[in-house]
Amino acid sequence: MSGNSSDDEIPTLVQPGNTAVEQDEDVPQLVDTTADAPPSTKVPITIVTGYLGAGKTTLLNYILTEQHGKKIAVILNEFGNSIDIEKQLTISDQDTTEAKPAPFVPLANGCICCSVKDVGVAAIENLMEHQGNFDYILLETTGLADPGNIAPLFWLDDGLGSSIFLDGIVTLVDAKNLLKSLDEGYGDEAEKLEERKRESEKDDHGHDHKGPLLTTAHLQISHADVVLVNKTDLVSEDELKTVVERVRSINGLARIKTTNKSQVPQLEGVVLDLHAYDQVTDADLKFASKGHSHLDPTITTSTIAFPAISKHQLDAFDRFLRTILWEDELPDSKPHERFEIHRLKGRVPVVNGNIVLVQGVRNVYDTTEAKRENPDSNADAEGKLVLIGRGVDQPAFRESLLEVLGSS
Ligand SMILES: Nc1nc2c(ncn2[C@@H]2O[C@H](COP(=O)(O)OP(=O)(O)OP(=O)(O)O)[C@@H](O)[C@H]2O)c(=O)[nH]1
Ligand SMILES: [Zn+2]
Repeated sequence: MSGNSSDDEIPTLVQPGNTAVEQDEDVPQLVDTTADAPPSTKVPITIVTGYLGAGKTTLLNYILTEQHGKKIAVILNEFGNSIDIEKQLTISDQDTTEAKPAPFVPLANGCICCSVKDVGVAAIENLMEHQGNFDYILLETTGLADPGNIAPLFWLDDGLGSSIFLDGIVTLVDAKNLLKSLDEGYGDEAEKLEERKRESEKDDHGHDHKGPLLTTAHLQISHADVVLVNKTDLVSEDELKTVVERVRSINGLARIKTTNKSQVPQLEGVVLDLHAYDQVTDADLKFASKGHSHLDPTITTSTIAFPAISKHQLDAFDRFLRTILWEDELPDSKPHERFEIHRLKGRVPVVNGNIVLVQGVRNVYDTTEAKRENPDSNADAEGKLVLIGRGVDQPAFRESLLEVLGSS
């Protein structure tokens, strides 16, 4: 599915908990009628997120009017956050008939547009089934949506015979308001977050976990594969630079573009066809590892570099991933500050073997193996894990990983 990758990807582990099944790339593939449809028939979905008025709809309109030769289905999610879902529930108490999506609106260039209340894969597949073939799906979430909750829906079902695969998350931010949103939250979010924090502290074990504010703006940036810093016309060059640096300090993996009226001259590879969940390129990680800043007090990107691992360390490496992602702990209870991982990418060469590619969103992760171009050059082969989240910049991560690998 990755057209521009030189790596020959051999899937080994589809989901956490599954046993790894390695495919032999030399054996011609048997056609298994129960297996997934070939990747080429899967429709990519791009999630477009960003706060109210950041320019999401402007971007979708721009994409729809550009000459991309694609038949695009645009889906607007009306109720993507818990506050709205609560409202929705109280309404449906009186009206028990199932909420139906608004009909598709056909657009001049063969594209279609519709709005949904439920962003589940089944709901969207159902919609698509009734609307014929589309090459691409763009899903605009509500301004308060947390992409970390939406992404795994599409990403995981990809491996389960779904006709949709998650291509990437594009987050729009308003250059004029972003810094305020990060420091104070959207609207009255700061107040709500503080209140929630006070409540959760009550039932804690006497620890004080009062940290800097984690806003929706942080969540939308930390999960992004691309950040469009929009409304550049409303800020000075210096202000824009500050905003871009702040975004970069939060998410060292994302590609950042500045836009006016959400105009992205080159859509391919910037907004569309990112393959952000089925590739981990060396370039991605190299970029994230180029030093990092602490411009944002809440979320940072951190890179753990370590030597290539041996085949018998693979299980230990997986245990490390499981522990940090599923338990929010470091293996062997190494002392550490509390952390929370939003996004993870890794490339880990195996001595005399393949290269393990790791992708993670919150507590969901996936490892695949790709062939190494030069498996004999073990001397300078380095493993890299890039983490985005809260408290990920602790030396304890690397120490713990080396300890786990060493004891295997
Ligand atoms: N000055 C300026 N205005 C912009 C720019 N991009 C979009 N706008 C305007 O900002 C307003 C909001 O844009 P939308 O595209 O509707 O934003 P949205 O993110 O879809 O908003 P919601 O759907 O309400 O969450 C519109 O009036 C746009 O015309 C820009 O680059 N500069
Ligand atoms: Zn909109």
